[in-house]
Amino acid sequence: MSKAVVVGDLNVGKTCLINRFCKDAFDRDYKATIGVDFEIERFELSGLPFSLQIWDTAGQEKFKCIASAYYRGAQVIVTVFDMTDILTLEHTKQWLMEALNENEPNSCFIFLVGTKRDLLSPDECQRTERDAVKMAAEMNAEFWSVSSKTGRKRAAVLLPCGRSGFRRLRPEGHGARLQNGADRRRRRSQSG
Ligand SMILES: Nc1nc2c(ncn2[C@@H]2O[C@H](COP(=O)(O)OP(=O)(O)OP(=O)(O)O)[C@@H](O)[C@H]2O)c(=O)[nH]1
Repeated sequence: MSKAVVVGDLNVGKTCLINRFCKDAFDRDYKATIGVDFEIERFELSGLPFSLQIWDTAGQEKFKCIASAYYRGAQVIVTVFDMTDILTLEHTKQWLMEALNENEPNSCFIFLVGTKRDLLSPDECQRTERDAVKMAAEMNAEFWSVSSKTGRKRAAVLLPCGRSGFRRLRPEGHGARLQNGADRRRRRSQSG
């Protein structure tokens, strides 16, 4: 079983992202995550069963010390920002640093995910993606822009947890590992 932790400011759409991926569902109403929550998603990689434990952490400052206790042992760190709020992009570096502090150097595959793409005009989307690509380069992360509202489970939204990222995790044995090394990161955006 591999572990992914999803971090980022409050209200950026972490829970919705996970729900789209795991349940193919979207909830318009905001319910703050209290501390942490997790889902287990099972799928096949190269014909072999694969399980991913996805930890949804609270963005609220007051829950930070609870949530950060769950960062350890992550193979994947998903840093999330809201594409309609550029400040949340700036904060992703801090979130990443805190998650990396709890893990071995170079042991994690990193994603930067911009959510709420559906709320932006094409021009705004392009501008935000440009900023995000720069940030992803600094973070050594793979970038995706998505909408949990309009995106579809496998086709659009999921993204890190779906194709390119977790294909690099080996389904074999106990505890999958990064297959291609954490240095081969690509930056992408995907319409969702
Ligand atoms: N239009 C649109 N709204 C979204 C999208 N993703 C999330 N939202 C909305 O944004 C709000 C916050 O979403 P959550 O997923 O609960 O945010 P969170 O990051 O888990 O928040 P915390 O638990 O406080 O850390 C909710 O009202 C969602 O419906 C999206 O892709 N598009």
